Amino acid sequence: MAEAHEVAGGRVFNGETDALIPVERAIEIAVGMVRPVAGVEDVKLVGARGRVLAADLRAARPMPRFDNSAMDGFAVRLADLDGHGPWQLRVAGTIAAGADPNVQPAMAGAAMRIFTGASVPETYDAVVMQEDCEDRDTFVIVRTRPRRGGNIRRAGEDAAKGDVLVAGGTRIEARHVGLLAGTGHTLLPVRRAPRIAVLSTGDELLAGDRGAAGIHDANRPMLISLAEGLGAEVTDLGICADDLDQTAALFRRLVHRFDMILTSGAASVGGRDHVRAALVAAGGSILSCKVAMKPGKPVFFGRLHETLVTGLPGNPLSAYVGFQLFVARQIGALLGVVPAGFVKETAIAGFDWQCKTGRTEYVPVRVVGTDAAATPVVDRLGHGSSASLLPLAQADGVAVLEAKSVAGACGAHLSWIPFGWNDFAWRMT
Ligand SMILES: Nc1nc2c(c(=O)[nH]1)N[C@H]1C(S)=C(S)[C@@H](COP(=O)(O)OP(=O)(O)OC[C@H]3O[C@@H](n4cnc5c(N)ncnc54)[C@H](O)[C@@H]3O)O[C@H]1N2
Ligand code: MOO
Repeated sequence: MAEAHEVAGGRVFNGETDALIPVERAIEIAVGMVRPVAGVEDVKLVGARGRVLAADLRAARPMPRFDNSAMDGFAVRLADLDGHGPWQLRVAGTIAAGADPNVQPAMAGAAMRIFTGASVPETYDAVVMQEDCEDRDTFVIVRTRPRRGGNIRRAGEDAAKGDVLVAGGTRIEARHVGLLAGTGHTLLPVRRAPRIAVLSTGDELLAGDRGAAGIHDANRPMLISLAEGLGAEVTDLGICADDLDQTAALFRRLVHRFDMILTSGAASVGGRDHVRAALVAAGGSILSCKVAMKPGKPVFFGRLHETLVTGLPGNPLSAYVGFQLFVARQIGALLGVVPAGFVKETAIAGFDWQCKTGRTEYVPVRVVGTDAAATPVVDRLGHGSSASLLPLAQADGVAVLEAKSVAGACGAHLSWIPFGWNDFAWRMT
């Protein structure tokens, strides 16, 4: 039932190891466990943002459909522009956007007033933008000879009929919605949303703000928000007491119901940290635990039959970082999207640091200025506690202090992951 994997060194029991494994290796393990969800469903285009396309979507027609004008101006025939200009041409009529491309006249010696997007009859060779003409109402003076095809958007120049417009596996964004709406798609085949259950553990959370030692549950709403932001269908499992039997019984009830169970808390070594033992007691297994990172060291990756079980540490900053590094990728892999890595950028440290721990450190930072080359200068926030989300909430991003870097001084270059307009998933390539 339990599965082991090849981690060098460390005590291996029931598939677990006491060795700290590097972040990159932990990502490989976490993502390597995932089988993409099989189901496909059709969803309306409006509302499809965030879903992952299950098949290539192709152009049903050439794009654009017909030759059309890129400018407001006059459609002309080069044969009418002999010798040296300027040329005076009669204006025979107007072609507006929406006019039937098949019935537009072409008259020798005459131009047509034309508007942007209107079809260009094939006997016209170019459109001259109106700023380059003198518009005299019934006739027009064209000052310079246009090149053949000038200001004409040709049928099929963007895509031929049958070309792939958006490839299967693409996460749909507003820009895809616009393209697909403009090409007549109304329903999209998308992968079924992964079903993810989110559970908090801890007697102190059950107490809420009642009693002197109770605390509010910060992780569950945060993890639900993160998972929903990545397109998961989330079930809120509430809070489980720090009790091995109760936790194991809960796991047994969850068998075969979800693609992933995401827990936070009770992942470490304390006398009440029962989640791993409860998972094994319920028939699950642990593939890996303990990653060389700070915060987030006690994160574990397991399975309950076909369901992934990822256990994040209870400290809220640890849970957040663990989600971004591992769970976001696992959800991506459930959806058939495997990101290669985070887009790290370079910043100048506004602080000294030491990495004595041998762990890669993730530090909330704020931009405090830029250097002469416009590289951001970042300062660390907070005092290094993984129990507080306040620095993260006030941060512009997270600095990554590599385990091997040992120490760094104010003014040194470092890597950081800037937040975008939301932090649902750190930008990944
Ligand atoms: N002797 C050791 N102690 C600890 C170690 C260790 O290696 N040896 N690791 C430390 C690290 S690192 C972390 S991270 C924490 C992780 O502990 P657990 O995952 O077992 O989490 P808990 O003990 O249940 O809780 C830790 C902390 O977080 C608070 N918490 C838990 N859940 C929530 C929640 N949903 N919302 C808000 N706050 C939560 C909890 O009250 C504790 O304060 O272990 C260290 N200890
Ligand atoms: O590694 Mo723990 O996640 O620092 O607090």
